[in-house]
Amino acid sequence: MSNAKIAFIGGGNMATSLIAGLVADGYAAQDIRVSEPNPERRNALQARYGVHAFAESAKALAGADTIVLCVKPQIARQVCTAIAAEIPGETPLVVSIMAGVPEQAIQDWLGRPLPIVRAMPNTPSMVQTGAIGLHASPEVDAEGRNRAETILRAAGLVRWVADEDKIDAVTAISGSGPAYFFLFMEALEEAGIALGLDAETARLLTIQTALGAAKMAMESDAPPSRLREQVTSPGGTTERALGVFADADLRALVAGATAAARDRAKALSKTLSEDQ
Ligand SMILES: NC(=O)C1=CN([C@@H]2O[C@H](COP(=O)(O)OP(=O)(O)OC[C@H]3O[C@@H](n4cnc5c(N)ncnc54)[C@H](OP(=O)(O)O)[C@@H]3O)[C@@H](O)[C@H]2O)C=CC1
Ligand SMILES: O=C(O)[C@@H]1CCC=N1
Repeated sequence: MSNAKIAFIGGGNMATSLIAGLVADGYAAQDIRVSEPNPERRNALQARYGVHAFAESAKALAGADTIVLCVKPQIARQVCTAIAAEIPGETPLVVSIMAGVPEQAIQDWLGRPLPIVRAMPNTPSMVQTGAIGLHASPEVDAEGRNRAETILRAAGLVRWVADEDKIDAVTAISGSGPAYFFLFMEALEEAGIALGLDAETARLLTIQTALGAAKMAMESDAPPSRLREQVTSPGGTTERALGVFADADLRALVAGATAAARDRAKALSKTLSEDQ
């Protein structure tokens, strides 16, 4: 595996997920450094994964050829301007997982047009089953794309988008997407209890059904519509339930909800790049 020296700026939930995946994939822990102000998180990262964690960003950045920005978007400008002078080499690759922070803003704050890969992961990255959208700024070469892919693939499935604004669509579908499925699971579980199942049975049947449906959709050549039809006997129970969803125009609801998420992502990007 590549021996790129990676510096993570921010060692919170998402960074920990990426580091866990990289180390599990055999990436050398000594090639991973983390800058993280919280001493408990630093100790946990060192003890659990064998990576080096520092309070000072300069120590994490020393010798790094790949920098992964994993702090909250609200402090993106402050952190980028603070580390700008500490970034080593001429053109290290910068990977940003910060939601809604445009590539141009990161380049401006870092003070030079560094190659930037913008990533939109989701929380299942914490169990290495993430869905991650990536976009590369024009400065990123093929080797940089490979390097970014190696890091993000450790957290799950990776898809590139050609235009940066499509990251807002990725945010609406897979970034926020786990919350949609969790909401549906909550509703199904509650419905199971209302129909007389005990809470634990309703919970386990719901989760296993979600997992089974996702596994079938992933492993089958048939589209979800065909898999849905296989469950739906003419005149049977599923048909009745799907009829209720159709009457409520579930598809229009999903289209409206995801458009609202996409619009919010766009607005947040504007705010984050202009107002800080
Ligand atoms: N959660 C999600 O679904 C998704 C999140 N993201 C993005 O991932 C990024 C990280 O999110 P997440 O891991 O959940 O957040 P966390 O709050 O868990 O992690 C951020 C970490 O950065 C630390 N930190 C604060 N200031 C600095 C600094 N100056 N230098 C280095 N580290 C610092 C924080 O420490 P302290 O807490 O002490 O301040 C914290 O440990 C965000 O930008 C978010 O937009 C992207 C896609 C999906
Ligand atoms: O809700 C949010 O704004 C972030 C972006 C994607 C997931 N969580």
